[in-house]
Amino acid sequence: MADEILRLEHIQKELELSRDVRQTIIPNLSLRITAGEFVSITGPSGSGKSTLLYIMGGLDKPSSGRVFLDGEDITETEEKEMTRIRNRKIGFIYQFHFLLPEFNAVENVSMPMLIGGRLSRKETRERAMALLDMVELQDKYTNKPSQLSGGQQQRVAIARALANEPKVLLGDEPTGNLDSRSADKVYQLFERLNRELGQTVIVVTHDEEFANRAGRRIHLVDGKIESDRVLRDGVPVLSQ
Ligand SMILES: Nc1ncnc2c1ncn2[C@@H]1O[C@H](COP(=O)(O)OP(=O)(O)OP(=O)(O)O)[C@@H](O)[C@H]1O
Repeated sequence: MADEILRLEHIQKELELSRDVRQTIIPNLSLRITAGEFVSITGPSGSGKSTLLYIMGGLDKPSSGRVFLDGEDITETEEKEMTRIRNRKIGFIYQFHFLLPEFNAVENVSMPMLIGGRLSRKETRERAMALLDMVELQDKYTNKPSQLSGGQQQRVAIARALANEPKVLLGDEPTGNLDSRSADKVYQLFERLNRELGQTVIVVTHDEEFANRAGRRIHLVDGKIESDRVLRDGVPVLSQ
């Protein structure tokens, strides 16, 4: 399918807790995400949301099953190559921003572009500034993370995640550490990126309101999809 961006086929994830104790976190999960979707993933604590997101982003491997990203089977891709694919195709945003404290906003946003090595230093800097403009931090170019509020730090992290024009933006509780006003600004930013730029967004969240603002909500219980619904204005319009 031309516009399919992510496909998980019969994913199983087991953890070996000790030599003879194994825990199945995800028993058998299949899922398809189309380019341009805005998906929220919800579920009780420990239901496997982060594990699923990490498998989608190639940060974790399933015990069995297959993962396709942008048409490419990444199930057995070795870590060095996976790092390269991630840098190019995945933007990851965590609950804690993981900005580099000694670098300012422009330098932090520049980092994935410098690693990618496809733009000149001047182009990199210009693109970093444009991305900071887009997240409304045009007056904070030279601020270091400690000179930014929590919400501003997270917006720098989003600008950084967008640096290499990723196919998918993945967020693991990206507003979990923010007050409600800053969280709302971050939600609005995700919505705008999705609506105006067609950015595919997949976000794990505990926030009911945010979860229902997505176009599709997947609810996990014990590593299984309990419901997978298309939403319009927070209301399910059809079951998948
Ligand atoms: N490295 C690990 N070692 C042991 N158990 C783990 C490890 N990583 C995850 N788990 C277990 O796997 C299960 C799923 O964890 P996961 O973090 O994916 O859930 P979650 O739904 O994201 O939870 P939360 O909402 O609390 O972040 C949990 O029972 C967790 O305790």
